[in-house]
Amino acid sequence: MGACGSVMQDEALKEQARIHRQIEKSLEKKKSALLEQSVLLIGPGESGKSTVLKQIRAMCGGYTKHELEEKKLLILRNLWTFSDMLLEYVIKNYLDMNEADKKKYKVMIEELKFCVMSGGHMADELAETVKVFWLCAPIQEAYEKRSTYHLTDSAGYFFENIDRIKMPDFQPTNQDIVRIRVPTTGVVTADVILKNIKLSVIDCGGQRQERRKWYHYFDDVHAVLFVAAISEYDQKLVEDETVNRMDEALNLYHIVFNGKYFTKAACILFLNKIDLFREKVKSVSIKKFHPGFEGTNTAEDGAKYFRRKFRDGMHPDFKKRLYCHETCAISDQVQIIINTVIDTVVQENLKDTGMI
Ligand SMILES: Nc1nc2c(ncn2[C@@H]2O[C@H](COP(=O)(O)OP(=O)(O)OP(=O)(O)O)[C@@H](O)[C@H]2O)c(=O)[nH]1
Ligand SMILES: [Mg+2]
Repeated sequence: MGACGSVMQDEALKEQARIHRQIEKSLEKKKSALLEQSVLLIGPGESGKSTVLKQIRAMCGGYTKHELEEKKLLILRNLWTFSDMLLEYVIKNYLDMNEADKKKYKVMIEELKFCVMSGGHMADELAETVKVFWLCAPIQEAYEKRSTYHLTDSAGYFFENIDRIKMPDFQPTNQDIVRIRVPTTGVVTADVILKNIKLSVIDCGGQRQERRKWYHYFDDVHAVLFVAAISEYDQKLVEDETVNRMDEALNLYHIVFNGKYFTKAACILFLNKIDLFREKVKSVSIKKFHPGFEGTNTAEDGAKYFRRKFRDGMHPDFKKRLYCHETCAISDQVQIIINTVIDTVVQENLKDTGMI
């Protein structure tokens, strides 16, 4: 081959290398674009959506000092509102509490409110009164009945941790934070980096009046995580005392997933509060609230039944695409499941783009 031929070959090789570099570059670009993933959290009120988001935050390094101060105040606020609800139940239902105690505890509730309003901490004396209040028989009886007036299950946790919470240098742990109950109004978006992925988590309020806002996010999310509380099979909705919470979760789920939405997004179902479910089946009949249930009243049979209820009537293609997990969102163990879910979401979306 002459000099001219070899120059041409050099040129061709250079051109080939240039094209290769360009392809590599565009693939890199595509990959990094794919690593931006959005996850929509939906489901009925109080099912545990914000708790899942808190666990994702914990996996990404936790909270700033300022945020921790806010959490401290929310814990005090929870103690104030839970005390108020408990005492109100005692009074309304004529449980056995003498007038002097009622008066004393009303003052205690005012003092808790003042603590919240002034951003302060609980004095020792106040903390002692709260402890006595919590342990007295009528309050314990009211706590037993908590699901009838929508007192959250986490209430007991904060009363039991008063000695720690009252300390001036109290720093909320992740376990404290996941127990806080604040109903979400509107939509809260958190942008985090997890497993090298830019994750945008969209946490929606779950009560009926909040759901109108969900639809704005239906078109362009990579994944949708539906959270249903499996333990609430015997409870009524806060917003409609005639509707069973599990029936509401099932209806909502079928409406959301059997329609025209989420044809491409990864779909995940969390049957959450499995810890409370395991406890509840020991004393509360599933059949009484869900007459179609024919198994034995165990967590195993119950979970199998509700899993099937979520799948029944769904399109076969959807059933194949659905990932279902039984979860306890207040346990750090759920972080392992969240990791798996994120891997699934990324894989599903890479599949869709033909990259794997
Ligand atoms: N025991 C137990 N409690 C849980 C679990 N998941 C959430 N909780 C508690 O349930 C309460 C409600 O949880 P949230 O995460 O606020 O519920 P949500 O779905 O965001 O509710 P909305 O914002 O009203 O739609 C909180 O007090 C949590 O601590 C769980 O798996 N087990
Ligand atoms: Mg919420």
